[in-house]
Amino acid sequence: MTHQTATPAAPQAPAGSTDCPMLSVQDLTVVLGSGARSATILKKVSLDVRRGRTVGLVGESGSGKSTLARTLVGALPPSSGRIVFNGAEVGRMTRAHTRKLRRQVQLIPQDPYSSLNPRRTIGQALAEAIDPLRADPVRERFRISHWLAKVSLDPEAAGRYPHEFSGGQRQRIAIARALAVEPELVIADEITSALDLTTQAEILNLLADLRRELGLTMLFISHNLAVVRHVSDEVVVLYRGDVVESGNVDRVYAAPEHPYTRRLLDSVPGGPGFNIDADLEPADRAAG
Ligand SMILES: Nc1ncnc2c1ncn2[C@@H]1O[C@H](COP(=O)(O)OP(=O)(O)OP(=O)(O)O)[C@@H](O)[C@H]1O
Repeated sequence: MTHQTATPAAPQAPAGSTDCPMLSVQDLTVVLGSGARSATILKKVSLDVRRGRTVGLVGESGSGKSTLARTLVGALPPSSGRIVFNGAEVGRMTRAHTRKLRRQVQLIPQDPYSSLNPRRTIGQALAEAIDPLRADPVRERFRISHWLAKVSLDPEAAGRYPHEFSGGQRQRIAIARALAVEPELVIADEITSALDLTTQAEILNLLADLRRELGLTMLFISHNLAVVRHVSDEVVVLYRGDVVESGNVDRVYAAPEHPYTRRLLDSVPGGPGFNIDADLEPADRAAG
């Protein structure tokens, strides 16, 4: 008797999704400043982020990474081009749709300290992320504990204030706060660049675990190609506002096509072969 081998069913696409990317940036140009002092910061930038994937955006300081992040969350207006989220063009949505979008796309900033209100407890910050109207930490205590546990923080952290935490812990709180909104897309902007190497590796490993566990869709921004490689499926290389190379992260890392990408690789601390996780000494890890 022959047995038919069962083929695992393909994961169901969420309602409303098609093969189109969750985020599609098309020929996006951003000009900042006015008159003689205006400058074109992004020049016809195009990139796609598909559901469940992480795209790393890499480029040196001043290449326009934060400008792109700020434009994507609606903090800066595009000068031309389109930003399409789940098939709908940002800027052409109804007010209600735009409000919904503000929650669907969450930005984790480089410096969580500046974005956490020093007079609010972590529990209050998370309660506000979960339900901005009520912002009630008592009502939301189970969900607050849940998200703190997801980033390996004790539930009692909810009653404490931002200044009571280290830089790495604050970054964990910022990640928990972004995830507590249950966004569709997370934009992480240089979230490890202010941290020491050991703490960087811890945060990157945490993000890699959360990506797997929650199936996150993410735009991960960094000037460091080794860091980008650790958490990304694809990479987009930005040079002075231009996309000069993009593709599978391992391909770009192993065989960069553009001289600028090669230069970025050469500037990776520890050299082009450096792997932030594997190359950390066990003693360094224990120190964290
Ligand atoms: N409001 C503004 N008006 C004019 N130019 C600006 C403005 N904001 C940023 N810029 C310029 O835009 C360029 C890109 O800045 P952006 O912060 O996006 O780069 P970045 O790649 O994120 O670098 P970094 O990591 O240092 O922040 C820089 O040359 C910056 O001076």
